[in-house]
Amino acid sequence: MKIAIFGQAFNAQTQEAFVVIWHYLNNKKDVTVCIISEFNNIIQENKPHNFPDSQVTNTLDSSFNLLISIGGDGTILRAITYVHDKNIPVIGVNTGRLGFLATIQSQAIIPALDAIFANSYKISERHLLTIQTTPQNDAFNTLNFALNEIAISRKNTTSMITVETQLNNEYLTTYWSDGLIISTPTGSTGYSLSCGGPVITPDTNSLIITPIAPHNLSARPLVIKDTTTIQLKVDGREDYFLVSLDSRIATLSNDTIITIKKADFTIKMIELLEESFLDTLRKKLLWGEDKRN
Ligand SMILES: NC(=O)c1ccc[n+]([C@@H]2O[C@H](COP(=O)([O-])OP(=O)(O)OC[C@H]3O[C@@H](n4cnc5c(N)ncnc54)[C@H](O)[C@@H]3O)[C@@H](O)[C@H]2O)c1
Ligand SMILES: Nc1ncnc2c1ncn2[C@@H]1O[C@H](COP(=O)(O)OP(=O)(O)OP(=O)(O)O)[C@@H](O)[C@H]1O
Repeated sequence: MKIAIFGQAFNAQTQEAFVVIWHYLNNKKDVTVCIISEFNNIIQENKPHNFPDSQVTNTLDSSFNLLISIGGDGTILRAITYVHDKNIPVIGVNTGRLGFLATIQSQAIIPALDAIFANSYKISERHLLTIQTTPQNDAFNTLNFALNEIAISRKNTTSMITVETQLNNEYLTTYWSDGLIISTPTGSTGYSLSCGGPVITPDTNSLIITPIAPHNLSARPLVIKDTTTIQLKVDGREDYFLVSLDSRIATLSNDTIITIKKADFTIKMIELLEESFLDTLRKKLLWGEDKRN
């Protein structure tokens, strides 16, 4: 079994989690552990003396059986840029704040690894979005996918932008707002939620179009089929606007036509048998919490 480990920091919690994982995996027979070099560089800068050196890799290929992300949700979003379309199952150990996607708590690492080695887990398949622009933009040559959302937002101005929106070549509306979020089911509990979007379960074949602070009482989040092709054209006082794919941003000019579609690959998130999305909703977002319950 070949396992990759990724992280973005080597603070006390991450180090503690890393050491537990490292010892566990190194005591297993027939397990090769590789640290993604971006993480290894951070470890090397911060590691205490006598810390073992490890096998390092720049990229992942489909020979890997598992990627362990140590951090929070931001770290998972970065970790999946290494996985791309290679179908490597991903699990997140939460040493960050919320950990909605990174569901394994530090104190539960060993039982979680025991469950994985006993093949006692489910795979939650997550759909992603991809973007195309006319004219083409180099920013999207690589890493052209988002697990949470693709968001359009104003840049260098307090002035609103307009986002003309077509669904499968049919005009929907022109939003007057700070921007527009196209969210996957996974992203429905992220930025879209903060802008009034609904939560949808990860196995739903839908996307959500959520305006960011629309200056209009009739602009509401819209749930559409995930096979829809979405076309956007931005206008505003500035000549440029921002587009984000999860945590990555690029600047585009107003003459750009944006096409957003479901990507043709998925990310496989490992879910332990005693976990579920609904459970995470209650635990992490305090779903429906009411003193009377
Ligand atoms: N106002 C907002 O709510 C807002 C604004 C910008 C970005 N975001 C989210 O942050 C993500 C980027 O993460 P980051 O760590 O680089 O930024 P960050 O450090 O600002 O963290 C954003 C927060 O969103 C949470 N989050 C991320 N994805 C989530 C998901 N699928 N479900 C539930 N919570 C989730 C994270 O746990 C974190 O607490 C974006 O994809 C977007 O969804 C949210
Ligand atoms: N580039 C970075 N440099 C230094 N520390 C970082 C960097 N990115 C993340 N971290 C730290 O790593 C930890 C995990 O970060 P991450 O963004 O994954 O999660 P988070 O935002 O803390 O939690 P969550 O996203 O679950 O709310 C945090 O302690 C964060 O401060």
